[in-house]
Amino acid sequence: MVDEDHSRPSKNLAPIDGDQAARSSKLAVGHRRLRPSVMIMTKVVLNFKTYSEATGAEALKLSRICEEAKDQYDVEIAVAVQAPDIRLISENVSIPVYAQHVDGVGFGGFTGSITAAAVKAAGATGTLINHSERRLRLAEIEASISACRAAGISAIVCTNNVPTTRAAASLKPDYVAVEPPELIGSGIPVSKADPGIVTGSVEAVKRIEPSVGVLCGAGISRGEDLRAALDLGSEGVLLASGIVKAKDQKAALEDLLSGIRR
Ligand SMILES: O=C(CO)COP(=O)(O)O
Repeated sequence: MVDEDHSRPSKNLAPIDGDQAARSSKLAVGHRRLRPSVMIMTKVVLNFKTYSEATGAEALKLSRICEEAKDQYDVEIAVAVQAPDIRLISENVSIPVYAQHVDGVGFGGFTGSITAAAVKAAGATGTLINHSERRLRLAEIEASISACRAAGISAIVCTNNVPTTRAAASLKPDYVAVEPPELIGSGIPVSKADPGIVTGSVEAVKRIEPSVGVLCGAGISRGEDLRAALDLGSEGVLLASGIVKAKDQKAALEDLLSGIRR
């Protein structure tokens, strides 16, 4: 949860991974981020949470489905998996593997913590931070982002409304992902039920820190939900149950990806 701590992000720590390279090329075209003036590859981040259908061997199976599906579309699909599954998945698929959380601590006496360095060593190229199901205070978010920069992995900071998006953007993560908590797991897509939170977040980020990408999520599952999210100015979506818990995960993913402009 964002509190009133106005901590500043650390400077001079540059993330250097595939995501960052893609983002640099966006910057090279003059910080113009609005579709369709700039071709930005759609980003789909599938959060495996702790669903049984996406844990251990099942997580690998679903990651392989994502890997196969992405080749047919102009899309980057990343999977955000439980920390103990990062190595298994990153060693067996070529798509980006993200952690679901990292703590803003380094090496030392921090028993039970998840460090950016450790998830990177296990093969992760990025992480979610401050998911609604794993909220942090502002100072903790800043520390986590700094740890990601130091380790060279991407940071997607989740937010729950426009003011929180604004606060998160000022910390300059790679992305913010706005997700109204009441729509998470509801099957009611944010892009249709609450379009204002998406456009408001895009506007806020553009004004504060245009280099930060904007994703949205909650209730997204169909191609039309993804298309609506892109039409609202989002660069992609963060989603979970619509794919993870689908009877046929491959068919559900193909339906989702059908929303991408070709
Ligand atoms: O929390 C989410 C992704 O991080 C959204 O979850 P659902 O896609 O299940 O609504």
